[in-house]
Amino acid sequence: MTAQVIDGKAFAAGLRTRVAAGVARLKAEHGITPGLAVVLVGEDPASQVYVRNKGEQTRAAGMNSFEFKLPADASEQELLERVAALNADPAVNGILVQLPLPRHMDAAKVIDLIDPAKDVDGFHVVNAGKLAVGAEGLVPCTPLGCLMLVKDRLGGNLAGLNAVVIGRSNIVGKPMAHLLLKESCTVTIAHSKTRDLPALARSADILVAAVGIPQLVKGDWVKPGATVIDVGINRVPKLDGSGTRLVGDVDYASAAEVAGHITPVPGGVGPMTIACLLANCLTAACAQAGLPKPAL
Ligand SMILES: NC(=O)C1=CN([C@@H]2O[C@H](COP(=O)(O)OP(=O)(O)OC[C@H]3O[C@@H](n4cnc5c(N)ncnc54)[C@H](OP(=O)(O)O)[C@@H]3O)[C@@H](O)[C@H]2O)C=CC1
Ligand SMILES: Nc1nc(=O)c2c([nH]1)NC[C@@H]1CN(c3ccc(C(=O)N[C@@H](CCC(=O)O)C(=O)O)cc3)C=[N+]21
Ligand SMILES: [Mg+2]
Repeated sequence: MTAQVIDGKAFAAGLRTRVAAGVARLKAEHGITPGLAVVLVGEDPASQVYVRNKGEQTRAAGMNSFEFKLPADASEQELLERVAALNADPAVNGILVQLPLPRHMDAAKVIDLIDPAKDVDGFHVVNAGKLAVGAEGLVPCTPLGCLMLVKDRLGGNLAGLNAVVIGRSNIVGKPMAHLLLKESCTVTIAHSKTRDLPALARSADILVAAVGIPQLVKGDWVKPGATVIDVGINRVPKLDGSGTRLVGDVDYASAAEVAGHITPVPGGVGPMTIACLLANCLTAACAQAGLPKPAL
């Protein structure tokens, strides 16, 4: 068996088109242009690429993009003041503080200060809590994008399927598990202390890998026909020693021989994260204006 590839890049392009149409309607009918502010602390080159891609795609969707760069040695207080200013700015509907932050800053403290209504990453405890109790809130972009891909592929109804999420971070694993639980999957969350992870993974109809270990998940961890979602973004040296390439947390070649559907890296979950960020920014702008949630 050879898995069908889930083309996240194409799905994301479609989603961005729908977001752009929603933005155009919000402008025409209410005179509102959504604004997304991205704050980057330090000079991490990979982060700079994300910030540039986000800025370009934000403008392409018809939204305003505001970028703020603070030096790596900026004080936590400077960052908190920047966030407070963005909270107070009515032209800013969404705020993203790029993670990870330098070690001398407390990410939880910074996220806690972001107005939950502008928290387009969905990382604030208010939004995490809303997701946990099933209330409407802003949902973290990466898991939201993963769920869209799975539902598109499996026809919408996931009830009763076994889902295994490898990774329990607050930004991917935990919210992913909550979203799958809301779809009535039987959800298991695995992590570094999980015993016999290959056997557990083999029980999954939906297997989500969000670990940060290159090619951890092998083909013989995959149930035949399963849907495999690879969240991992790992930069590894090329085999011939010339530069680096991106690989996921799944060993794509062996997993694709067993899975029914699989996301590639790059071109899978990553582009969906940015498209969902834009969707969340439109959703946030509508909510802040007292308008209903846009259908996307
Ligand atoms: N495509 C995208 O848009 C995004 C991609 N990513 C990528 O996704 C991956 C995960 O990111 P993130 O959630 O932030 O990572 P974290 O490092 O925060 O979490 C990793 C999780 O994996 C678990 N883990 C570590 N080693 C093992 C192991 N050997 N077996 C099972 N579980 C293990 C950890 O367990 P424990 O809790 O016990 O330590 C932890 O829960 C990374 O590759 C990251 O780059 C992240 C965000 C967005
Ligand atoms: N506050 C915050 N929110 C985030 O959402 C956040 C963050 N911090 N810190 C870093 C991680 C990582 N992340 C990615 C987003 C898009 C791609 C992406 O577009 N990847 C493409 C191309 C990658 C490439 O070629 O470089 C792909 O996988 O096809 C990857 C990774 C968001 N993150
Ligand atoms: Mg990584």
